[in-house]
Parts: sequence; structure tokens; C-alpha cells
Amino acid sequence: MKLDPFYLIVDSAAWIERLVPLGVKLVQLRIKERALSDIRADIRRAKAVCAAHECQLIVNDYWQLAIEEGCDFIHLGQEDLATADLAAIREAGLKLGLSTHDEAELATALAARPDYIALGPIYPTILKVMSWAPQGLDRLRDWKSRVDPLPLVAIGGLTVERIAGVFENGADSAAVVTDITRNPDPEQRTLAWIAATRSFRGEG
Ligand SMILES: Cc1ncc(COP(=O)(O)OP(=O)(O)O)c(N)n1
Ligand SMILES: Cc1nc(C(=O)O)sc1CCOP(=O)(O)O
Ligand SMILES: [Mg+2]
Repeated sequence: MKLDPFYLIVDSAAWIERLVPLGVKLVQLRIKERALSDIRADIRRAKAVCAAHECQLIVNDYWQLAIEEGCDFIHLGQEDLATADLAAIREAGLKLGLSTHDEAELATALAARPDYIALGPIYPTILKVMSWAPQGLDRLRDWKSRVDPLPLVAIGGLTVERIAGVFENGADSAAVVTDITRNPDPEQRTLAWIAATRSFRGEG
């Protein structure tokens, strides 16, 4: 399976409606602390926009809602994975991405036979408090040799300026939140990400 090299992560359908039409091809809807009915409504809106723009939608955490809403890709962390019904996820035909932060999590993730593995935080992140020190680029290269042939997603503190480094060290896709959503001009920054990842998309 191939992932687009630019992996946008946002916390609402409104962001997806705003940024996906610019040419984003891989987006995660990562909503925290909202009512289930609101999250379901946002999944529906996100799904419609992504279908119209040939963008792969990945739903974070809410695997039951993703199944019920006919989505085809979810992302789970290790705590999510511990309580998820993998058989139901497979039965529904969902593809699965998993987070990893250390050796034990990598072993757990590989045993679950995911469709991609994410490693983070590569650099310090301001989005959430993390229990892990930044992993760095050497660790990313090591992870690639361990997860290959699965795609490897780099996440945490990524910026346009850091894109080349993660791809040179084994990432297949670079996931980003705040470099775009907290930029004064999210549309321009999204276009900068699309341009900066072009050569890693096989577009020369
Ligand atoms: C691509 C990607 N990688 C890692 C994460 C983090 O997932 P998780 O550890 O479950 O933490 P939350 O995002 O749920 O806070 C991710 N969402 N996406
Ligand atoms: C949601 C998330 N998960 C991480 C992990 O390491 O698993 S790092 C992270 C935050 C990514 O946001 P930003 O691009 O703003 O740093
Ligand atoms: Mg999670």
C-alpha cells in the first residue's frame, strides 16, 4: 500500500472542507472531547469532501463510528488498540494505521498486522504532552528497516523545513498538525507542504 507523502491531521470537518480542496490527498480527522453525535456528523461531512476530491480519509480513535459510517481507514494508538475489536475492524474491511513510540509498542503494532506504522514524536511537539523524548532522524531510519515493507509515517514537530530530512531517513509519509493549523495562513502553508512533498510523490 502507498500513502501520500503529505499527511494532514485536523480536528474538524470544517478544516477538511477548507484545506482538502487545495489538493490534499491524505487527511486524518482527529477529534477529541466532543459529543459522539457531533463526531459522527463531522465524519459524514469529511467523508463527502474527501470523496469529491479523491482524498483518503483516516478516522482517528473512533473505530466503531468509522465502521458505522462506511469509512475505510482508521488510526489507533496503543491504548486505543488495547480495547479495539480488531476482528470487527478487519471484518468491516478497514485499513489500520498504528502509533508507535518505543520497542515494545513496535512489537505490539507489528503483531496487529497494520497497514502502516507511525513513529513519533520525531521533533518536539506543541500539540500535546508526550511521555517520549523526541525520537530523532536516526531512530526513524532504524524504524524503517524494522517495519519495511509497511509504510512508515513520521509525526511530531514536522514543518515544511523538516520535510526533506524525514524522507531522507526512511519516512514514506509526513504527518502534520500545527505547522498548518496554527500558521497565520493555513491555505498558503498547505500549498507549501504540497509543493515540498511533490518530489516524494513520484512527480519529479
Ligand atoms: C499518523 C498518526 N500518528 C500518531 C498518532 C497518535 O495517535 P495516539 O497515540 O492514539 O494519540 P491521539 O492522536 O489519539 O492523541 C496519530 N493520531 N496519527
Ligand atoms: C497527535 C500526535 N501524535 C504523536 C505521536 O508521537 O504519536 S505526535 C502528535 C502531534 C503532532 O502534531 P504536530 O505536527 O503539531 O507536532
Ligand atoms: Mg488515539
